[in-house]
Amino acid sequence: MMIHNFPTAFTSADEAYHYTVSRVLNLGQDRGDRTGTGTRAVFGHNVEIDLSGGTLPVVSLKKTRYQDAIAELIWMLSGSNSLVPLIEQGIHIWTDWPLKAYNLETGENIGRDEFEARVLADPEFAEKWGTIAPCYGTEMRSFESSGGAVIDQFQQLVDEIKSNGESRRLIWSLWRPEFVTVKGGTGLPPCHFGGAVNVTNGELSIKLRLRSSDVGLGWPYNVAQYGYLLHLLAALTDNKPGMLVVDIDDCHIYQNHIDGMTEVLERECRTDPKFIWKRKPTSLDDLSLDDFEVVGYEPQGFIKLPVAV
Ligand SMILES: Nc1nc(=O)c2c([nH]1)NC[C@@H]1CN(c3ccc(C(=O)N[C@@H](CCC(=O)O)C(=O)O)cc3)CN21
Ligand SMILES: O=c1ccn([C@H]2C[C@H](O)[C@@H](COP(=O)(O)O)O2)c(=O)[nH]1
Repeated sequence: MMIHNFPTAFTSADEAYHYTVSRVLNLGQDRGDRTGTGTRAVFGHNVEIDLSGGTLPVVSLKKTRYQDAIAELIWMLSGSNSLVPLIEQGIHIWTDWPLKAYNLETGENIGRDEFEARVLADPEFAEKWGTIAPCYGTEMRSFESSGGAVIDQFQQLVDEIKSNGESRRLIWSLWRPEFVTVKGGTGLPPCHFGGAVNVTNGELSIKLRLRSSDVGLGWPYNVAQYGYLLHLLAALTDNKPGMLVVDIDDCHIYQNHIDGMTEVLERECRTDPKFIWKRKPTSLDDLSLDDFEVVGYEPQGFIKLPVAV
């Protein structure tokens, strides 16, 4: 694969992240947002990261728990919307939104630990409150179409890549027009809401669409997990990894992340670690963190950032 000389094509997640942070800090405009925190944002931001050398795009400029990010995507790809499998793995990144909805609707004011304990202890409680439905899981694996048919869009995507690799219709989409006004249980419609796959000369590339990207927290997770998806789709369809293209609408740094992001810019860009299958998955229903190794990740210091809920 030739790296064409566009300024937005990079060989590592760090270079793409450095460019993104620097562009938003320097060119962004300050504006308000749903959470009341305030952001500095650009509208329309693109990066391409080359994974053809067998790398996983993990930001080292701030230590990133890429295992959690990939576990989160595997959870979504399993078709689940339930917090239970995440909490059981010690991953707490989704709890705040169902908790907020619970406290708002019931008038209670319980904390995260108590909420998670109840979700784990009581299946009925978990089904009613411990869910991020209708987002991600069901839409990926059992999307109810307007005619009532239920479509497993990721299986369909894999089948279509195998049988019709030159297609220009290799699209997945989690978005529904009603999300503009009806926001579902957690009030958060999907941020990574779709994308496209392209296979050219045996190299598989993905273009990921993000309607909204929290550069401090969400961006490194989204890039690492869709880097994994690229390796996964390539493995399932007998192709080689190509480019991860990330196409963002509102790309923002929360005002209370600006110091942390300024520190990121002072650090050095490193090469991405290698992604190595220990056991190639044979189906979407057979995914695990134990299937692969990530070799050569050398993170720089962890930067603690508050999450805007
Ligand atoms: N404001 C906001 N930013 C997001 O990135 C985000 C949301 N909301 N809502 C839904 C999901 C949840 N995601 C999240 C939420 C929290 C972290 C986070 O706090 N990450 C810490 C580590 C926290 C931990 O390990 O428990 C980090 O420093 O990366 C990351 C992604 C991504 N999404
Ligand atoms: O995968 C994700 C999920 C969420 N985010 C961020 C982007 C925004 O900062 C918030 C969502 O708020 P909206 O008002 O719904 O845009 O979460 C992310 O970066 N990646």
